[in-house]
Amino acid sequence: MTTYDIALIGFGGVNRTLAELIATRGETLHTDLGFGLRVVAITDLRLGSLVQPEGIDLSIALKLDGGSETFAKYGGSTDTNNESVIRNCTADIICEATFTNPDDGEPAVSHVRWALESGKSVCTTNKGPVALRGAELTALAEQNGVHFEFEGAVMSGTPVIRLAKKMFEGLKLNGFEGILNGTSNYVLGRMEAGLDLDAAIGEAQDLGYAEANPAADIEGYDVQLKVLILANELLDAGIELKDVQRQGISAVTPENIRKAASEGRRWKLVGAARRNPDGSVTAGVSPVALPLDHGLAGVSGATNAVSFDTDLLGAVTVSGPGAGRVETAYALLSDIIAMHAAGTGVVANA
Ligand SMILES: NC(=O)C1=CN([C@@H]2O[C@H](COP(=O)(O)OP(=O)(O)OC[C@H]3O[C@@H](n4cnc5c(N)ncnc54)[C@H](O)[C@@H]3O)[C@@H](O)[C@H]2O)C=CC1
Ligand SMILES: N[C@@H](CC=O)C(=O)O
Repeated sequence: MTTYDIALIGFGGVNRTLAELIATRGETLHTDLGFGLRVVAITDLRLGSLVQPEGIDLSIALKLDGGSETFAKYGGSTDTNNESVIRNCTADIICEATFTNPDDGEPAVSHVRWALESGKSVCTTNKGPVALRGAELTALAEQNGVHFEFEGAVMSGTPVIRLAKKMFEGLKLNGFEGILNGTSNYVLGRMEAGLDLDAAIGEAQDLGYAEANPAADIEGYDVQLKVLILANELLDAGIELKDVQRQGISAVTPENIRKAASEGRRWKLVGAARRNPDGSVTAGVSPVALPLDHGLAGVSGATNAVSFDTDLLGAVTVSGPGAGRVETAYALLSDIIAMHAAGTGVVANA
């Protein structure tokens, strides 16, 4: 039986849910996918680190919820020891799901780099490393003969990046526009239903949609990173964060929302990029009061959608969950499935 040993860096909503999936569906995964998964290391700011090459008992790890107990009680450490754990543990694959840092991507960029340098494949849902250091880290993975996969960085588990790369071959992409943040879309919907901004954000936090600092969602930083990822990965734009104009939804008032509704419009936070006639790419994120018959106006809750403008097919739209613990844990699983299918670069235990 092929078993991939994995390390979970960050043990919050997403990686904890991946551990739950492994704990509850391990056998099915093996039957359905042809490989098993075994967690051999976990690190988290609140819990410290635990490394057990023979496999961690996930029922114990999942009981730790950030209270006073740490991994030290189970033979681990109160420190994360991230560099040492990532470089030296026996994992084949590092699942990076720590906080997204929209400024410089750290420390997640270093986590990914340490893993790739030490010959381990990486899957991540963290937007920082992908948006801000994507090209460099992809090259490092290639140099080391391992994988760097990041489907969950855009639209959580909904396939977008791999789907477009694999299925749009032969098409020319002129641009895209989409709703790329579950939290802000959920919040706008709840404000339309009469909630105030803070109460709506609180609900999005409880549902596991929001970033650790929800200002990243509300002020458009999260969509800025996602637009940058899609523009560089799919349009080959070669742009940087400063090239993506950013405006969030914090200035959209209940009065704006009521007025838009009375005019047959609905506020949405729209991220977009477009190729110009000279080949350059213009990209940005801003709130827009869309007419109700616009394709994105009916996208509600934490659902996201992105519409690609192609030369031969016209608009091709992908829609699905844009946030959520289970949905995003699935993204990591889909990355591991892609690595397994590609074959090279992940050396599993027999
Ligand atoms: N929750 C969602 O719907 C989605 C989340 N993401 C991204 O996935 C990542 C994880 O998201 P969640 O699990 O929801 O976040 P979370 O806030 O629930 O968990 C993050 C965990 O990482 C830990 N952590 C932070 N810095 C660390 C460090 N240096 N070393 C070790 N542990 C560290 C924290 O203690 C926390 O437990 C974030 O980057 C987020 O932007 C991406 C798509 C969707
Ligand atoms: N906070 C993000 C999570 C996914 O990237 C969102 O709400 O979309």
